[in-house]
Amino acid sequence: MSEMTQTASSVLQASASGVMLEARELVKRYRQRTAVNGVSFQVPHGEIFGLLGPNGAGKTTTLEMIEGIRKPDSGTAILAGLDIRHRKNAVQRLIGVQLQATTLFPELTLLETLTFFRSLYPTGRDPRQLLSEVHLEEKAKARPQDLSGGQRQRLALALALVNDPQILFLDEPTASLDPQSRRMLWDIVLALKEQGTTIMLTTHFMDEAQILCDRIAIMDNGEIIALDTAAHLIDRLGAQATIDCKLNSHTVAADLETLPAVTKIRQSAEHFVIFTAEMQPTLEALLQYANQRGITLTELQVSTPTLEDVFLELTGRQLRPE
Ligand SMILES: Nc1ncnc2c1ncn2[C@@H]1O[C@H](COP(=O)(O)OP(=O)(O)OP(=O)(O)O)[C@@H](O)[C@H]1O
Repeated sequence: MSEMTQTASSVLQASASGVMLEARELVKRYRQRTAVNGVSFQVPHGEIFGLLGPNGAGKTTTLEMIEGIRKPDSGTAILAGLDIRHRKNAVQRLIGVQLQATTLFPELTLLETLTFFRSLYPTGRDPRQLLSEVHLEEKAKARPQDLSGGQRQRLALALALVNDPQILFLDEPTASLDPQSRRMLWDIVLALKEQGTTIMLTTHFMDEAQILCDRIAIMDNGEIIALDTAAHLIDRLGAQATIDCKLNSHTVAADLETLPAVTKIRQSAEHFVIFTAEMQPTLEALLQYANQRGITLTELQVSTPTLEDVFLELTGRQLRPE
């Protein structure tokens, strides 16, 4: 069997078995520091899988070991059934990598740039079609250095797609982008998922992880400390919502504890944070309680827990220090 045929059959088997990517006990040390400490997970075909964690957690190092850019001290990664240690070239034809800072040829237009990178692979996507998918068709004749930050990120994404990859890797895809550019990039990523691409990304934005990822591995100090869907990770907190309120008269925390579905009360002066397993009955009872006693709620804020709360609960620290 030729190498091409072997690779194709391995991809077919991986798709059929459902697992497109597997990290097995990956370890990477830099001098005394263990940057990645025994990371394992599996990503099924067609999933968007996210590594979420603070700066220095080991996300990029993990990603680069899986991509074959960095050699693990121990452990390995299997992509579409191929072990990166033995089949690095075959793996690299199957994957697309969006780099954080892509240095390009300043004299080539966008279309020429994509056409050049496309020519490095035996098969791949049509450069014009790619430009249109990343909403850069009007910039076909522009040069990379004339693009905005968001447009550059989208060009980097198009470049990662030239070889029509089975698995796409995005490292902090929306770092330093404005909200509109971030949303545009999210839509493109979700469209790629619709087309069946398996995607692995790193981020330290919890909203990004929550919106894009089917499952999220939370990383801290080189280890995965939780792995699940965003909804399940949040469910584990046991609280569905918090009601943050300020009351204009003396209220006893013990009274608020008797409201339905309340799990915990935190108090500072006249401010109360009520943790509840079911927001609506608690809120209704709180308003009734205030009404009956002639108490005015001078401030009221209801929020549902986020991945930030999950990280805080797991580590005692904020995901993104203020
Ligand atoms: N080439 C290197 N030499 C020495 N230490 C390194 C090297 N690359 C990364 N590290 C260290 O390994 C740890 C993990 O870094 P890594 O870049 O993987 O984290 P990260 O979660 O991707 O963070 P960020 O969000 O800042 O990119 C950090 O402490 C970092 O300083």
